[in-house]
Amino acid sequence: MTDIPVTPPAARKRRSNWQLLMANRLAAAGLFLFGFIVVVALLAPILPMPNPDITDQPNRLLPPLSAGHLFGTDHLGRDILSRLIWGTQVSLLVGISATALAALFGSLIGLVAGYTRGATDSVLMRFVDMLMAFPYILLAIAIVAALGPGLLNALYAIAIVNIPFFARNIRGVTVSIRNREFVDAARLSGKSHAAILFTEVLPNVLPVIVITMSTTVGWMILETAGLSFLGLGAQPPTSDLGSMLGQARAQLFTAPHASIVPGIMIFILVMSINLLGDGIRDVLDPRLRSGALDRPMPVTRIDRKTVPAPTLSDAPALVVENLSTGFDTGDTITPAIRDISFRLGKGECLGLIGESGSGKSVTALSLMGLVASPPGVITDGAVYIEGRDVLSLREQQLIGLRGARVAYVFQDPLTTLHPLFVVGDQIAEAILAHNPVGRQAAHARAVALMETVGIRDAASRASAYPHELSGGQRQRIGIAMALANDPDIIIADEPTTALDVTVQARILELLQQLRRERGLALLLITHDFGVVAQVCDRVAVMKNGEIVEQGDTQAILRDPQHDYTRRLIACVPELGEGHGFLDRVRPLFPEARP
Ligand SMILES: Nc1ncnc2c1ncn2[C@@H]1O[C@H](COP(=O)(O)OP(=O)(O)OP(=O)(O)O)[C@@H](O)[C@H]1O
Repeated sequence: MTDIPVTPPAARKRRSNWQLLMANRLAAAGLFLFGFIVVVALLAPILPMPNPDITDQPNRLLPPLSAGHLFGTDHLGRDILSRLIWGTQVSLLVGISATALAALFGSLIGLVAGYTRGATDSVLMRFVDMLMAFPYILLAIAIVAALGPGLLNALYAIAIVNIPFFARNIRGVTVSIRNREFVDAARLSGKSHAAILFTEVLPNVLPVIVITMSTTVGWMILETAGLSFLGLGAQPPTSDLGSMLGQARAQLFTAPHASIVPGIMIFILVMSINLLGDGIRDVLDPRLRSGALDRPMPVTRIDRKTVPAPTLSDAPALVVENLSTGFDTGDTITPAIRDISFRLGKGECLGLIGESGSGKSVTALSLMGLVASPPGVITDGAVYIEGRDVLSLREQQLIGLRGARVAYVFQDPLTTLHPLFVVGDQIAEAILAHNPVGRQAAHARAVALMETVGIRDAASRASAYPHELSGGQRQRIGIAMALANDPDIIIADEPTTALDVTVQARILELLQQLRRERGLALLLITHDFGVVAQVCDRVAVMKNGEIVEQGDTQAILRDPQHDYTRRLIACVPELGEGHGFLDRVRPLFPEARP
């Protein structure tokens, strides 16, 4: 077995937000550039530069690199470098202030509308919709025209046209948070609405506000420059980057440097802010950070040090040897399962049992390369189906085996069934994925399968949506889909956990019956030894990602070798044996108080 750098979760190095931001090269470059621009702009009063407003007609339109004028002079002979630095200061000040104003008022509107809903929500959001109905630059021009040209009015105009952007984003997040349990708990504890809004909801919304600010500030600097370019923003003698560009427009062909210099500055400034903003968004959004929003690869990344030789063709239905899967955390691969080996014969049922987090699902998903990558990686081992190592197959071959030779039944069919399609069509689709038999034939087979799994009045229930069926019926649909292409192996991952005991018993009986009738090999994942005792010929006990004991179910029930197995068995309560159960369990948990 290959060594994987094992990092226990508790000891795993958690990188700070700053380290994560610096690890993103583009964001780091953006931060460096933006920081440099801000520092230079702030130092403008003490830098040894000519006064940006002093005109010098004899030296007008000097080219760059002229004596005393690194970037040349403009049409009034003013030093472009000096005006650039002072203008950048003004642009930054106006852009950042406008962003802060838009964030403050937009977030307040979004928070109040999303939290109160009802009439207040409607009034506020219709006002926001009205603002959004105008082309934003026309609205900004109209606002400045009404208030009068000037930098402060341009700032207000830019802030107002950007309020809807914040209001809509924040309202959406607030609506999704207002009904969460911790908000209900705060309500029950007697907190006022204002207190709930600012102490419970706002902290959860804050990252979204910061992300929205960081991604819009560059845009607002551009908008301010746009208004100044049109002569509606900075008024002489004050100038910002937009007004510099506007004043140099007349000499675009005779002295292009006068426009190019502020143009490049606007580009660098906005680019650096956008790069930094994207970096901040990535750091603050944990889903982006973990890669959870990335589209997973069709097959789990396989990075095995050794590729196993094929075994004999008369091998059992499924043989798993030394299978190890981990999750790529950036610095290292954290193992989730290690050295998993078991065999499953035709018509046999193997129970895979263990507590939550012991690695049962990762094992089941690894068999067909279904662990999401990133971050999942199969680091070692082999999965043989009738002697062939499926992890050595080409991607398309492995995908072809899914559903056809090996089918899955998952724990909660409500999350795996598509809510907008009727169940008959979903089973038919599973059939058509591997058998081009035509829609009608597929539908007829779907109804037959529904009958096989014991759904009464299957023909009419085929046109029901998943939410119109009971939990037990939905699980039967899940089993019917698994049977759609006559697989040899069914992997059932806690198929009865979401069901009550009577329905659980019926589903288990159905799986047993299908196993007997069709000679299916069944890998049953559960955390309940009672289920294993009822259904499985053999059992493998998992703990902390490893199989600690496996063998014949009866033998293990009679004489469990591992202490953990004994605890799992002791956890199965027997009807009417409450006292006996407690007496059996108590010695196994000496740390627990009686
Ligand atoms: N996408 C993931 N990223 C990182 N770690 C993961 C991911 N999915 C699972 N794990 C880790 O792998 C380990 C095994 O998880 P697994 O889902 O296989 O447990 P399980 O035994 O099936 O639990 P349960 O009975 O609750 O479903 C856990 O420590 C879990 O945190």
